[in-house]
Amino acid sequence: MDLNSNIKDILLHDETIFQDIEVFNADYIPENFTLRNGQIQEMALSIRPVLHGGKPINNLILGPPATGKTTAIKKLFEIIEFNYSNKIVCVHINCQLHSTKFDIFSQIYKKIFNHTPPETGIPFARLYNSIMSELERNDKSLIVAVDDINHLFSKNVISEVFYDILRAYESYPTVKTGIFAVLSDVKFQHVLDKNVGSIFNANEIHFNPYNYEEIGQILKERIKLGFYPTVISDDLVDEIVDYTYNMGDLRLGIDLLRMSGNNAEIRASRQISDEDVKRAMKTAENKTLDYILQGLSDREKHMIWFINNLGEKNLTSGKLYEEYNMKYPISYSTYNRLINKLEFLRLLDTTYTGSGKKGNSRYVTLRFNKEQINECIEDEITI
Ligand SMILES: Nc1ncnc2c1ncn2[C@@H]1O[C@H](COP(=O)(O)OP(=O)(O)OP(=O)(O)O)[C@@H](O)[C@H]1O
Repeated sequence: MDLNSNIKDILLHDETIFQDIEVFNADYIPENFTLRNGQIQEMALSIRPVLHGGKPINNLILGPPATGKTTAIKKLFEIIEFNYSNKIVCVHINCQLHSTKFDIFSQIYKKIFNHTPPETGIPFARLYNSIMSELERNDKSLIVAVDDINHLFSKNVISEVFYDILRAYESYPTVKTGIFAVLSDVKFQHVLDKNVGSIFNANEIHFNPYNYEEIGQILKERIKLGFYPTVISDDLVDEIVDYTYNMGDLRLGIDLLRMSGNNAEIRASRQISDEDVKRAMKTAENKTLDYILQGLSDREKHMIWFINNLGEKNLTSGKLYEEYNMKYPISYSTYNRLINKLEFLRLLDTTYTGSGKKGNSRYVTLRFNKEQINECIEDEITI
């Protein structure tokens, strides 16, 4: 077959194993979200006072990545906007995308006026006044979900943003405002307290990690909606559920399903094979590793690089410290914090050896293999 007809064949091929490929997209909002009904109800309770002339209660929403925090907020906001758009304006801000004060208030402006503010020259005070005066004129309250607030910690953007939202009533007495702050890394909670302290009195809502059964339930629901029946065997589903649970990341499991399906389609097969899943896992692992490494400091990356190149079996934490400290001096407490963080990020595991002082000696093992790490950290990092 010549290339021309081969390409036409590929483009026109309409056989697919996906019944609805969109259910595997990052922005898909699942219909069935009962596992988080409790948290959604708790959030709704904090908005209730607004409907009775009171002030909303602020929330601090805590939970590891991919535990449904963003989806829960979007679902609640959808319901509120459908029923009470004459009383409440809800805005969801993704701080990874919008991390300056002007940008965040531009998003609020856009939600209220249905268009972005003029890009150039408009001073912040004017933008702010337009927003608050409009809310005042229409007797509406404002709820802002500030998602992934850790992106606002540098340069202390967060305290200015929180202050401007929560103290609006000082200049616009009838305007009631509330914040839902979302944080996926609890160890940053003290940074939040330090920066916004007394301005932000919040009720905490926790999104605990899903257990094995819950991960299975969610992934099976996606499979039912996303693939045609019999596309994937029960054994492979179990394998994906195990993997997702062990990696502790539901988003990864959903990605795996989509990538395995794509791999099967590339082979023009109507069924996903073991090999399709294995390949998807390898791609996903590299993507995950790359993503986690990008967020690390040079010292943290350096430690991963060092352990990888040490290549020692049965490496104990004490021996690692000795070797590292000899070449790159570091205090023991800094070293310990470093190892704990890398373990928290699931880059390495530590297991007790049963020996050492008080039986506290630990083995340190990387969770990714040597080649994967070498692919992501090609050169030695200078610290
Ligand atoms: N209970 C659930 N039922 C169905 N799908 C879920 C559930 N919880 C999470 N998901 C899915 O997992 C993915 C991640 O969810 P979401 O973005 O809401 O998590 P998050 O806690 O906000 O994550 P992050 O902290 O990384 O921003 C989405 O695809 C979402 O549809």
